[in-house]
Amino acid sequence: MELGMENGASYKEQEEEEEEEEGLGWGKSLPVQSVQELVRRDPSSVPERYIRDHAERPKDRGVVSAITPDIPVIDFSLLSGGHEDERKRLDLACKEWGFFQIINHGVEEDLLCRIRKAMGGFFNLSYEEKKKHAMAPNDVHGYGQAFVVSEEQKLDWNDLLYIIVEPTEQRRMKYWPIIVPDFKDAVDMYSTKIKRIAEELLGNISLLMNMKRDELLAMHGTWKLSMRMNYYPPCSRPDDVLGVSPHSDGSSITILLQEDDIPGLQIKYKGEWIPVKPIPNALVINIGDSLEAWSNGMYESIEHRALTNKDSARMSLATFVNPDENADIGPVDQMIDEIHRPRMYKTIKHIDFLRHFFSKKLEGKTHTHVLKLDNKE
Ligand SMILES: O=C(O)CCC(=O)C(=O)O
Ligand SMILES: [Fe+2]
Repeated sequence: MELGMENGASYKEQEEEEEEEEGLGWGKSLPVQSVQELVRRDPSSVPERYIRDHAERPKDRGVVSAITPDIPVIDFSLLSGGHEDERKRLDLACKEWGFFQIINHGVEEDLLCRIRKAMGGFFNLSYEEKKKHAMAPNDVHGYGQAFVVSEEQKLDWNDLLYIIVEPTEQRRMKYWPIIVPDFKDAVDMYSTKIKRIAEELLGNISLLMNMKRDELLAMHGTWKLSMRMNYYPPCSRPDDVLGVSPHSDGSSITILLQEDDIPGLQIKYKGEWIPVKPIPNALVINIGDSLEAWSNGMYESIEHRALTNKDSARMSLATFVNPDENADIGPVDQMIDEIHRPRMYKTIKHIDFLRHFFSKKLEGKTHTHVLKLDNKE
């Protein structure tokens, strides 16, 4: 009998089983070194694996920003006050842009400061301490990098912490750096506010999709709020690397908090990369792939990427509103019109989409092909 065998299973197998249970079941990412550590050891080093092929390198640096159009700004207090004009502006923002900023959203400046401080507190911990929250080999939860699926692919100039925040019973506290003062309270308070914002936005979008206010939210089932905390160290060759590869989000909507004074986020607009210029204390909202499928392509998820810079680290916090794993993702009847807007997407379980999403490197919108009807995948 094999040493360590108990009830027919070796310790190793038992361990793997436990890990299996612990994982989200969405996929996994190959472990790669921390970029923050790399820069700490040698600020001038940029290994070959981070240097992008020419076509992918950030161009257009130094473009006179005044000539690039700004993404729309929605006044959240008007929207939640039921102003019809603001809802129409939301419709346009979702249709034409897929990205917009919201102001007067009710998340106090003090709370934004606290959540930023909590994130900074985590990334400023020693590497040893951060590694206590490292992603398990079978998971995309935790501290590390996501979407690394081969030894050959180019890597993002980014370290991240990915946690599930809601429903609370699905939290895996081993990934939460409770040692950071205020981390848990700040995340709890911030996510409570974000939930309210998400409900209001989805309520309005539901009306715009000719459904009842609460229908779109109900289609999510038990939604999962997850947070991706991004840390982009300064880079000595910012023109040759990417902080995050071009991608669209798998969520229904994403609520992003970026830095007030360090730009980095860009979206693809009419074939060009344009910057999302930070508005102090505003939140950036973008449409994700699930809403694109539900709306039968009326509201498209938009490709975006993040750049780095020479002088300062940048952080961002993306909160993803995810449908339940068992939710059906596919066009609602109200968005199908056999003449003007025939059905363009299949209906698939969200978990099947998620597993597909996490099995590939981030590469624009290629992962969304699996949602499309005319695709053979
Ligand atoms: O850092 C940013 O501005 C973008 C991050 C992002 O797109 C993501 O985490 O999905
Ligand atoms: Fe994103």
